[in-house]
Amino acid sequence: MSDLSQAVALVTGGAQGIGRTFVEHLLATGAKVAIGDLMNSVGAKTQQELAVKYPGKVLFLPCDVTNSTEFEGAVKSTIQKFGTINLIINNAGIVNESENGWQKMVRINIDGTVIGTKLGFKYMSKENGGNGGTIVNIASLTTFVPWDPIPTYCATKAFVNQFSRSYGRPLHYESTGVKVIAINPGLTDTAIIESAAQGLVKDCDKIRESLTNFIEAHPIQK
Ligand SMILES: NC(=O)C1=CN([C@@H]2O[C@H](COP(=O)(O)OP(=O)(O)OC[C@H]3O[C@@H](n4cnc5c(N)ncnc54)[C@H](O)[C@@H]3O)[C@@H](O)[C@H]2O)C=CC1
Ligand SMILES: CCCCC/C=C\C=C\C(=O)C/C=C\C/C=C\CCCC(=O)O
Repeated sequence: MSDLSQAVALVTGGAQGIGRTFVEHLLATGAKVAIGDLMNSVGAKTQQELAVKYPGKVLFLPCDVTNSTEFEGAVKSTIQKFGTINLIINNAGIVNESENGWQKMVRINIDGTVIGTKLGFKYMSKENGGNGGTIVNIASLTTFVPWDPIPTYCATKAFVNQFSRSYGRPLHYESTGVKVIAINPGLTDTAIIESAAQGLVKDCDKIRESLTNFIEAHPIQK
């Protein structure tokens, strides 16, 4: 989609952090944006704040991306409110390497992205009567750079990257008009960093030192 002012987007995990930044940029170009997020109070507050500047153009839809029914409900509500959908940003993601948290992380980072991508084809593909569109999946620099404190997270992001690149091949685009791309951001100062610190594979000073050194060498993007 080259003219973002015509975009009707659903951004998962858009209540805060990188997702909220996507939402704000899209609104600033004239797009209409739905935010799909499971944090009800943060999502509602974000909608309220953004609606002051962009009345009628931003909608909060409570939704857990690992729940196909809820996620599909959010896509349908986006279409109902704005008339169509032509951009889905699968951004919702967490870091949790703990013994009782890593499977949840795999479900959100991997299943959530697969569900969102398949819904994108279902509702935007020309083969299904749609007008085509774009699916943007948020991976991470850790797709390419192995990082010792969060190995399972790195692998989920490598999945997201390769999954998106494979769906991005001409076979899919030519028949559907739906473009799939991955973005691999570097370390960014959001709530995910603090939340990650609780569930590292090894909670040792060496890892914290490695993070500190890394941040010093690569200034965090705001
Ligand atoms: N912050 C960083 O350094 C980097 C982050 N990323 C990726 O960017 C994406 C956004 O992360 P941040 O903004 O940094 O984190 P964040 O923690 O600030 O935001 C994540 C958002 O996803 C939502 N979310 C989590 N699980 C969900 C679920 N099951 N259903 C719906 N929404 C859910 C959260 O409620 C939150 O609003 C993630 O996929 C993350 O892996 C990628 C590279 C670097
Ligand atoms: C030790 C706590 C880690 C918490 C980090 C939380 C989330 C990070 C998410 C990312 O996607 C990070 C993205 C880029 C970092 C890439 C490489 C780090 C390599 C560090 C090193 O070489 O030591």
